[in-house]
Amino acid sequence: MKKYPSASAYKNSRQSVVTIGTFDGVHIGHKAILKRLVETAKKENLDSVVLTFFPHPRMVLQQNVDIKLINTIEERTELLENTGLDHLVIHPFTHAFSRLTALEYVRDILVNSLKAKKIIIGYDHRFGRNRNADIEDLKEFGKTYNFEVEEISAKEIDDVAVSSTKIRKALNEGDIETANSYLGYDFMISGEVVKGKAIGRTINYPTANLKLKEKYKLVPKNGVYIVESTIEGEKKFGITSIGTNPTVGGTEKTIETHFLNFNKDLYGKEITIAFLKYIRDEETFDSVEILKREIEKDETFAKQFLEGRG
Ligand SMILES: Cc1cc2nc3c(=O)[nH]c(=O)nc-3n(C[C@H](O)[C@H](O)[C@H](O)COP(=O)(O)O)c2cc1C
Ligand SMILES: Nc1ncnc2c1ncn2[C@@H]1O[C@H](COP(=O)(O)OP(=O)(O)O)[C@@H](O)[C@H]1O
Repeated sequence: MKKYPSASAYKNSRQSVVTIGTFDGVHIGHKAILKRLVETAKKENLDSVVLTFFPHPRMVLQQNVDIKLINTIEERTELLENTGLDHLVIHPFTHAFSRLTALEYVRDILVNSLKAKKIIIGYDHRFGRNRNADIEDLKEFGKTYNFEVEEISAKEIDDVAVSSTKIRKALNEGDIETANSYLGYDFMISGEVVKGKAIGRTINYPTANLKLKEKYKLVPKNGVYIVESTIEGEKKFGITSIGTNPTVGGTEKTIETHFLNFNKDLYGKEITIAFLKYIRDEETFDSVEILKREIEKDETFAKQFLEGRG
């Protein structure tokens, strides 16, 4: 897959089949469309192109709303690459871009830059300044500019019944199982292991504290989770606490993981944790002793869950 930082950076003499979207999560619904894109390209001897945008339109147009995304742009790129497409165009979504008229967008971006011969798009897709053009307008433009529009019907979309919004909601409620079933993979978070207050080791539960690279990355609801990670090539399981650690008088939100059957220094390492299951809410315990006993219970619960999974 080739990657381009804007539509104007795309250089290719071959004609293409294009699909357009923000694709946050690259969930099972997105994957069905991307599969169709890749298959159509093969069948019709075209190059497959995904046009996606970054930052997310809502990060630019509604700056007062603190939108969180399921994937960082790095994760989105990797997930899209795994679908086997030929070209990924990550176009900067700016105010100027949002002001392009439907005609300018279709002519300059889709036709002249991306050489679209075919566009595969959802029935409810809207585009151009104030999103005032729809799929019927796109079909009309197709007559002028000689491209075909393949519509993904409401039924096809409803049958999958998945959306990035539903996944964000599930994660905000700690409903990992629902989120993962919609995503088709385990929701994950990556970051560097940084120093905390060094209290963990004093209760025999050292925790690797993750520092997120991107502040727009969605973090699931505060609470305790079972996670999986790969550390130095080895699969490890852990129990992760997300929250402010009120029991030890914390105020800052942290994401910390105690890995089971593990005892090595992780400071400065980049790790990824994939969420498997929610255990419980974060609580304020009366003492660190009680907290320790509760973490022991979390550990027992996690081990039983993982054994049950085989
Ligand atoms: C599995 C697990 C569950 C936890 N649950 C809670 C909790 O319910 N309430 C709380 O205040 N802290 C909780 N903690 C966080 C501890 O307070 C924290 O790990 C400890 O303060 C160590 O912090 P440090 O990494 O800065 O040394 C939990 C930690 C783990 C590993
Ligand atoms: N089983 C383990 N799980 C997580 N971290 C571990 C484990 N064993 C050792 N460590 C190391 O201990 C560090 C955490 O110790 P901790 O006392 O909680 O200090 P801190 O407050 O700096 O996180 C981790 O960053 C890692 O380097």
